[in-house]
Amino acid sequence: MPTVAGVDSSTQSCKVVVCDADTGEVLHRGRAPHPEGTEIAPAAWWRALREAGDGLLDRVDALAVAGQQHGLVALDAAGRPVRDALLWNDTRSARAAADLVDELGGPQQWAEAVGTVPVAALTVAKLRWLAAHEPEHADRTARVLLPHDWLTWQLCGGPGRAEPVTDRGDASGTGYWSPAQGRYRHDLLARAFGGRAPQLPRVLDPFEPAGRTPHGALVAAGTGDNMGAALGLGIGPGDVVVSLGTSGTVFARAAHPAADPSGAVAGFADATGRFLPLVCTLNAARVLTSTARLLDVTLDDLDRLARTAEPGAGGLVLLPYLGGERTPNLPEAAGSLLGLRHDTMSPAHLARAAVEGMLCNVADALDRLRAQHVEARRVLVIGGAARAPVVGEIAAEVFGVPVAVPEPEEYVALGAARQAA
Ligand SMILES: Nc1ncnc2c1ncn2[C@@H]1O[C@H](COP(=O)(O)OP(=O)(O)O)[C@@H](O)[C@H]1O
Ligand SMILES: O=C(CO)[C@@H](O)[C@H](O)COP(=O)(O)O
Repeated sequence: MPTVAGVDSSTQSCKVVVCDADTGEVLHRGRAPHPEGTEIAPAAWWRALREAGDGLLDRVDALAVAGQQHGLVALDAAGRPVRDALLWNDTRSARAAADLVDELGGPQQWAEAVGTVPVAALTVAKLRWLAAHEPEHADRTARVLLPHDWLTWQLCGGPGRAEPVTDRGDASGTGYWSPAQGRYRHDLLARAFGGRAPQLPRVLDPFEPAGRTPHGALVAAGTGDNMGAALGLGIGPGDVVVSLGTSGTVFARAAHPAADPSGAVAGFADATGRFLPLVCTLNAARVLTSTARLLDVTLDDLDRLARTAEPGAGGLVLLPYLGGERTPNLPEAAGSLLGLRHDTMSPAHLARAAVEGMLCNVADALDRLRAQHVEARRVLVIGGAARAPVVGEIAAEVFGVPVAVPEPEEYVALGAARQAA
């Protein structure tokens, strides 16, 4: 029986599924945590991948990695990280992003050039930050990869054994690869990085393999985690996905590249040769975990509490910008709790306000996607926070379109496994 593995190396953890390649049946699931924080040594992702793989990755016939998007993995000439990777949710590059937008003549220019207006999350902004704040690290940077590119390279044997590659889905989140033209914009990279010209991974065609592991397993191109989820769910026209992990993302499949000068919609490519317009917020599942921590309850208790308060939480509103925010672009923002009264100052009202706040933020993102002519006939809610039943219930109230919560599953990892198959 041929077997394939799919890896989701996302912000908080690494998840692995091993499947029967013919039937899709899941034969093994593994998970290992990533360290906390917004800068991480890439070696920690590798350790988590091996742990989650539980020795099985050497025995499958093929595998692929879908990873958190945008993270900057800057490598020296020998292929070693010059510093810890800066993750998508690290907002120190906010000023750098704003400067890049101004320097090119405004958001419209970026939307036309690469489909996405830089914000702190984008790799191009992180490169600018590195050049400005750690020039010695920038000078040593000979190669730039994304998290999934780096893991794919390690699987193929790493420096000296394999050529680093990426795919169009993840490349489209860098800010220096154009989904519309299917090519790198080396000029934008050099502009951001003080004239430096690090090597970039070759962008594979959809379904073009990256190489083989030292054990002989075929390694597929892999992709970004949101592109992986789209593959895993097998979405079609009219489907919009809301993924509630560390990020809250709202995306759909599209035949044409998006170019939103408002900056809300990122005009990404997908892993199949099409496109994946996407809106990303910085505050999703962790709004619930932080609220549960404040209330000193479990996530199951939080779910129960939220159900006992009335819709609207009696006027209690949690504006959930707990990690700053990406959409709207308010990297320095903090959260606010509004509308406290004697009767709403209760654990149940706060629990409900947290779920509603998280979902209303995502509902705004859905509106931004629709404003770019994306049709939403139904919304599929996935990701860690979708495991809370109350989330699906309230989502149906706030999104204003039919909502489906698919069976809780690691759809990103399944998408990677499907690509490998
Ligand atoms: N039953 C649940 N209710 C609410 N949140 C949950 C539940 N189960 C998991 N989560 C949260 O989901 C998050 C992990 O989701 P995941 O999609 O794996 O995130 P990421 O892709 O960013 O690593 C964690 O913050 C976790 O606490
Ligand atoms: O930055 C983005 C999308 O543009 C995020 O969606 C990351 O790709 C991380 O995803 P999660 O780990 O939160 O699922």
